[in-house]
Amino acid sequence: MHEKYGEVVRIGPNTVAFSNPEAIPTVYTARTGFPKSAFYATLQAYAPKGGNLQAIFNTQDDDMHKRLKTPIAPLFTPANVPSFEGRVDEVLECLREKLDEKFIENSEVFNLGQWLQFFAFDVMGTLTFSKRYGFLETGKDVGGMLGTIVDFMRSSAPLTQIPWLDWALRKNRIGDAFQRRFGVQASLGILGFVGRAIREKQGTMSNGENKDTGDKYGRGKDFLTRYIELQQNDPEVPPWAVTAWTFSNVIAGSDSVGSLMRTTMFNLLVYPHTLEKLYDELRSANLSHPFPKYSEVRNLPYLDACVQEGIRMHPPFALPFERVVPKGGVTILEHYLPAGTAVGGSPYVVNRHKGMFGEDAEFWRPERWLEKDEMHKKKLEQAMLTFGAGRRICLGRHVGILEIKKLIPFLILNYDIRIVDPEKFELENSWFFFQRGLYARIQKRPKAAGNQS
Ligand code: HEM
Repeated sequence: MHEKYGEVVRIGPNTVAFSNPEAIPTVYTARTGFPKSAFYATLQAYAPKGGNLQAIFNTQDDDMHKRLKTPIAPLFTPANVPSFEGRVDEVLECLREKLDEKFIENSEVFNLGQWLQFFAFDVMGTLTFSKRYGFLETGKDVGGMLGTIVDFMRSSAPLTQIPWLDWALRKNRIGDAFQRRFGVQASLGILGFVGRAIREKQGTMSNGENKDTGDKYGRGKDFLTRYIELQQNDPEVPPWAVTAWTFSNVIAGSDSVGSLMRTTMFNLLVYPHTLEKLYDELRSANLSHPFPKYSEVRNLPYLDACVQEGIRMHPPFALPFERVVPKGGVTILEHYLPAGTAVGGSPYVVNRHKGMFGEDAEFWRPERWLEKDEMHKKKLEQAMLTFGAGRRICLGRHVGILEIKKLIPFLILNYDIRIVDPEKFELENSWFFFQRGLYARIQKRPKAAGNQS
């Protein structure tokens, strides 16, 4: 639509999308006053007693956002994120065991994409609850949780465009009773899971059995322990905040990370010269074996370029991130929009803006991140919308990047991976940008030289 009608396109009765990253600072401001639209209310879970469950990600209310975000923001800073590294290693160990056990000997073709998703979910389970969900152990969607999240996103996607219909169907007692009766409200399954995990943890914490002191294994405390402690130590924080925070981890922080891992692996595999270049960089960096440390890989230039390019190419959330134009209206890209208009950019579109990213913006080319100076790289980073922008930018992005920068070097250094049929890789954008069918074969590489950890 943007190719046909220009950089600002009216895509609904009251909704406008933009394609040029120049509009980002105007729409996604650092201050309050440009709130999220009703799009986000459709992503809130509903309970007949409490009404809509506001989470940091989907609340439209600036004050509520501040109340929810301020207490936990320090957990997500770049300085604090490495405290979660030990837990990621724990899950990498499990992935290694399963890959070696199942797929090496007979060169079996397997769904690497699905295993990356299992990995991302088991990492978030471990970071949040100190427990893997068991996806890697079983090689299956245990308890149907992955399917439930897919259903949640897929059923929400059309409703994000018609918020009143969401209200009529799901956000009232009658609609809710119907959904419960027929088991079609996917968010309930996730809420149920989160509720059980919280009760379990509160139980072990109150009778002194919670072993998650965070130091015995050299690992930081899990998120849930930290959330409960924060809530207990601050009377201003409502008790339901723990559920809201935990729900955000599960919904916002698992599939999204898995999706970026898949994008990066897929493109490395279909552009083998970039894979070779990355392999060379990793080999000459003398990394710890078998799990490189975050401090060793965090600033490797080509790895970083590949991760940024993955973030650019396939944003896991891919509809315009809608905001409501405040009183007085606003002008973006020379178009005046009156107050009350919903306006947003889709990261898929904005991240491919040729003026910003180059004529070959449709293609995978990590080199674009390295060809000019640091300032230019920063400018490109700020021109992407994958994590959103401004005051509502993704809180967990440093956690996600840590996971990705741990996983990719581990896979590439330890395995020779071949994609089987790139044509089988399929995409479906239902608000969440799903991928299916990354089939591969792997072999173990001869043991890489490096530091044994
Ligand atoms: C690495 C992959 C990830 C991607 C691509 C991603 C993407 C996003 C996007 C697009 C937004 C909101 C933008 C908007 O609506 O304007 C967001 C917000 C958020 N994300 Fe992430 N996310 C990722 C990982 C995570 C992780 C690992 C966590 C938690 C552990 C997390 C927690 C959150 C939270 C709490 C918010 C709400 C922030 C706010 O409104 O202030 N995300 N994320």
